[in-house]
Amino acid sequence: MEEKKDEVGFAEREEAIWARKSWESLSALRLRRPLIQCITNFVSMDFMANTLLAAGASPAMLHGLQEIPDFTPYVSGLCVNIGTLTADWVHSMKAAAAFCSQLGKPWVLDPVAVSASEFRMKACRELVGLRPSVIRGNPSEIIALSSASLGATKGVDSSDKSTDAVHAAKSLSQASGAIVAISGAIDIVTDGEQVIGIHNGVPMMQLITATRCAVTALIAAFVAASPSNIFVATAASLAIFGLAGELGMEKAGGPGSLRMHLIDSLHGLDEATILSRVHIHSLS
Ligand SMILES: Nc1ncnc2c1ncn2[C@@H]1O[C@H](COP(=O)(O)OP(=O)(O)O)[C@@H](O)[C@H]1O
Ligand SMILES: Cc1ncsc1CCOP(=O)(O)O
Ligand SMILES: [Mg+2]
Repeated sequence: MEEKKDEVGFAEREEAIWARKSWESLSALRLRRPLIQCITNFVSMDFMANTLLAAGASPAMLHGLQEIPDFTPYVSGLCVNIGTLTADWVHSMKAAAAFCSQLGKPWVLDPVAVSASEFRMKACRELVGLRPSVIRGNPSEIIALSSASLGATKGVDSSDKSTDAVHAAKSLSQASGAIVAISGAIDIVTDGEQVIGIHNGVPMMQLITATRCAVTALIAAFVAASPSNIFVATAASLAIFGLAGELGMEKAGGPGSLRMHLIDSLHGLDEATILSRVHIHSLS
């Protein structure tokens, strides 16, 4: 009985500490307004830029290879997303990622539909070699990238649950040195040892294209604002985006209006709401 009470007390304290860290991470982002370069797919550009602006960051969707040597040294973080990949974009992605790695700037990789083709898998494996700070994918993407195997694909959607990709995420993290995040009903973050679960978000978010892309850019912004704690910044950004989805859902009539209300809620998030509604727990 006493033991059960202790466990409940521990879980509540842990949740309160994570909620506090999430608020501090968002406050750091709002204060620093990091410039985030996004080399991303055509579907996501508008929603991603609006998500970054609503959170308090400054987005720049620059992907021309010729501009990277001039521009990338000035950014605070980079988001690389392979959603609509073609050969010329791979050169830009690799050049920008290499700059960031050399200059010690954080960058985040989104391996969208990595198992759809050999071309995507090869590009992703090469990008992983350029040492991303964080890799954020859906469960199927993380499983495929971790094992470097194509298998069956549902394109940009997942056919696996996040909890089934924990082992793959831990090995990918250990092999790459990156923090690995898996999105899904429970978002999961691991540094290869520690595993945490984030219980924020609503199922309707799956019906808005580019929500996952947007959350990866948000991770880049949170990490750029708090580069000394990438694990915490990654967890905080997933929780806060999920919470903005929950608040947006209270006003939305479907996916179209959720998209709008999610952005409004992200912009308006305050300390009291974050402290009472962020739900993060250890899974290991
Ligand atoms: N069943 C669910 N319950 C609560 N939140 C969910 C659920 N499904 C998805 N979400 C939210 O939507 C986001 C995107 O999830 P999902 O579309 O499943 O991602 P993916 O396609 O990358 O697996 C998650 O990060 C989470 O916040
Ligand atoms: C539909 C689609 N096709 C290529 S990229 C893309 C967007 C996928 O975005 P998300 O994984 O964030 O839903
Ligand atoms: Mg999905």
